[in-house]
Amino acid sequence: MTTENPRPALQAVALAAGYRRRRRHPAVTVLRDVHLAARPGELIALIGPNGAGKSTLLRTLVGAQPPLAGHVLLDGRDLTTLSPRQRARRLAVTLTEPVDVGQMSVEAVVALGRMPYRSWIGREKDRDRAAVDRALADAGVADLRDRPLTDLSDGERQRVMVARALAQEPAVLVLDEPTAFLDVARRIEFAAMLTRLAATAGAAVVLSTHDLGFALRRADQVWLVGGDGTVTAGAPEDLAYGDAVTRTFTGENMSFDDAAATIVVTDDTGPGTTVRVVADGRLRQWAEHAVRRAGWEPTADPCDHVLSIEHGTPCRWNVNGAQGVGFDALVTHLRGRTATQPEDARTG
Ligand SMILES: Nc1ncnc2c1ncn2[C@@H]1O[C@H](COP(=O)(O)OP(=O)(O)OP(=O)(O)O)[C@@H](O)[C@H]1O
Repeated sequence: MTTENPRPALQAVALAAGYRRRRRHPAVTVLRDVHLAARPGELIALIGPNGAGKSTLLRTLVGAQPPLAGHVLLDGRDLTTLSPRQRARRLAVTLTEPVDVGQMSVEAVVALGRMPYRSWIGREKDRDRAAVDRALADAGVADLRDRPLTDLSDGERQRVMVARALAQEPAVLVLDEPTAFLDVARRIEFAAMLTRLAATAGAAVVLSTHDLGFALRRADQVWLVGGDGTVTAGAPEDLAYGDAVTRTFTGENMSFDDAAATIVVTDDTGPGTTVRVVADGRLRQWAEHAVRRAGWEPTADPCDHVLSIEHGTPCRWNVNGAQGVGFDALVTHLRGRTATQPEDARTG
């Protein structure tokens, strides 16, 4: 993120977003009085529960649907006053709607991103070719360049659509759930690529995601759509440390785990039995995971129940004298024990 406070590349001013109905039916307002600013170099994650209005907001910010009230400003100019070509030179978008490109190759689809820069005869220049090559490489789809888009997996197609947006070399890049179909490794690569893009090209990148951990760890700003028509903007730490994230995402049997920066399911049977876990490093971490899954509470302090566990695949464990092999057996064993019967556990 840039240290000075440059003019926002994209801005929402007193924006209301929603859907106009036919005559005599009132409009459906999904979001109201929204004030947001995306500055050059910022990576912004838009998060919120299903149906809260993330797509509605993104569609309104990119001009795919008109605001019900207020304004969207691109480089300080009202979006509605810009021609499609002017917009496309500054703003690139991938929405979730499928794009029908027939049998076009990946390279040809990505090259569509250069259209806003082409002359009326549409001749490709060296700069266009270089931008397409860079976009293919950055989105990790260079090896797919000759394949027809229709033959690709969902995750591959998603990356190609991102490559098309990158080829536009936009000042503002807006992506609706760009990681929805990506596996873990691709998500990490993708996050690194977007961070690089924001930092080196100075683009403002706005993306919606259901990956709370990604949003809180990677974004410079989080825009939190609350499900009550509001959007709260702030640093990830402000929203997580305050109660905004907890209020929006947690409910019965769910809580926000500060250390893991994610929502966790909590046991609804009350505080579990405590067991002292004797193990090191990763083994300890996964032993604690199994203990929690069984509805118990791991501790490092002395207590009635002691789980000692030895390295190995599968691992060997001992709970108060009861022995077994593997985490599956451990969880089954712990689920059959109770806090009030340590003797019983000993004979287990
Ligand atoms: N074309 C439409 N006409 C009327 N209401 C709509 C329309 N499209 C969406 N909505 C409503 O607007 C609200 C917000 O939907 P939106 O798709 O923006 O949510 P979202 O946060 O993107 O959800 P998800 O996480 O499930 O993708 C929902 O109540 C939805 O039913």
